[in-house]
Amino acid sequence: MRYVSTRGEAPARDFEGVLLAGLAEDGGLFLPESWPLLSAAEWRALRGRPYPEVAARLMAPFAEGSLGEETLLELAQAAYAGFGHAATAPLVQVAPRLFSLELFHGPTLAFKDMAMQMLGRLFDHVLAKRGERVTIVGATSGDTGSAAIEAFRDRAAIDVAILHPQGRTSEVQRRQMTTVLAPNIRNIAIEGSFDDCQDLVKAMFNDAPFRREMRLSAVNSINWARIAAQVPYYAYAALALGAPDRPVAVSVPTGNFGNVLAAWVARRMGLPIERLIIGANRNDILARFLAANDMRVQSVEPSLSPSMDIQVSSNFERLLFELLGRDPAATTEIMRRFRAEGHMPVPDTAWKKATTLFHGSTLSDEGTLGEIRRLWRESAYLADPHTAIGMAAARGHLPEDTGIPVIVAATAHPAKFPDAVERATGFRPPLPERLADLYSREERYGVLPAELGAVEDAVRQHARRNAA
Ligand SMILES: Cc1ncc(COP(=O)(O)O)c(C=O)c1O
Ligand SMILES: N[C@@H](CCOP(=O)(O)O)C(=O)O
Repeated sequence: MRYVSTRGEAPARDFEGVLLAGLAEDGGLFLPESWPLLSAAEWRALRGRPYPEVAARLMAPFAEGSLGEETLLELAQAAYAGFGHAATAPLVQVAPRLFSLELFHGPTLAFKDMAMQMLGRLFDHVLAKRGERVTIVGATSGDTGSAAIEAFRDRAAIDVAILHPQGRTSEVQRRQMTTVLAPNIRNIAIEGSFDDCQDLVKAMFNDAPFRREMRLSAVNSINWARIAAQVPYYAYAALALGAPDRPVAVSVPTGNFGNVLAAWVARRMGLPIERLIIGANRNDILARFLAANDMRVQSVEPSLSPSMDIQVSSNFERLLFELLGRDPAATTEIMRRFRAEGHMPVPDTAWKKATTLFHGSTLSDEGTLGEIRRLWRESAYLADPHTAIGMAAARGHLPEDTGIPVIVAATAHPAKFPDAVERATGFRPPLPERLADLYSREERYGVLPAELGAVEDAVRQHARRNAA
């Protein structure tokens, strides 16, 4: 399988190359040259199989030419062995036709572990084979960072620098990152928003000499391997509900657009997902786009669902490229104008195409607390604020009279956001035993302004100290 950039100016690469490169050299995002398609019989054969098998089977076409299905299976078995649930990603019914796909049973209690545990193994495998070392730079609104730190801590050939927006994550999220004192991990709190952190990461990649010097790699969802490792759980859930012989809908609380894009990819591979529902908090650029083709960036506002406090959703560029019929010149021009003018001029034909499949809605903080309360009272289901937004969006867009079930991506454990959950239910969810002393562990992180030079210096220092 070869990969092309959405901007059309970077050399095509194989899976291994895409894994290590992260962002394409022309600033675009990698996508497979063509979409693999599974027949109904091939989907049925996966029904009831253990999660690692489903993961290996569905990632294999994307890794073709780099890694075989057997190797992927070994890596997946190791990646998911430590999850806290025998089903890896269990499906729980919360109401008629409404199902919670619990993606938070990994080590850091958020859906990021589903892909990141796999990525850790993929990087180890590929770097050992090549005898290379890399520096991973990542931006986080709270969950990607902790998942990456957990997956890559204490690796000899990998340095990790994670940027988070100072004071804008939950305390549990921050402590999960900053209490890991492994020598290869560096946490940097940026005086700014998640969008500033993500801009800095992209700017480091676009600084070609720095990128070469540091051998930069990415673990945000700009890295195609992240998306590829998020596709299998949608299939796993849909198959459990009767796919490919019964269509399903999917509802995803959305920020950087990676998770819902993975569901879209599963659909491109032949899984009958009839509708893709996007839930947003007050940072609702994607919901505004779907409602009125209004893709105007506003300032990032803090909310009770901090992981979704994002305005510039990286992965939208991948969908845009597809909506434009894979036209790299048109994609580049629209992205250039988006950056320059803060408004994405999506042609009406492309917008209409998007609205035939995607549906979006926005939920306020009050609405989020109300949804957590309602799930708790009516279904005895404890949801975190992000999951609650996905649940409310699903209720708002439940396909009528068709019997189609909706799978809601439950993206975080409620104990990651105890303050919001307590406000809604009067009940403070405890952290699992292994994290019980999180509040008394030593924290270590630096604080920097959102300035490229300062951040590059800190990353360089960190990498040099470890290489020495
Ligand atoms: C708990 C949680 N829910 C939802 C999201 C949004 O997911 P995505 O950025 O893939 O749209 C995130 C962050 O990515 C998250 O951490
Ligand atoms: N919500 C994310 C933001 C980064 O998203 P990613 O999927 O691109 O890594 C977070 O928790 O950090």
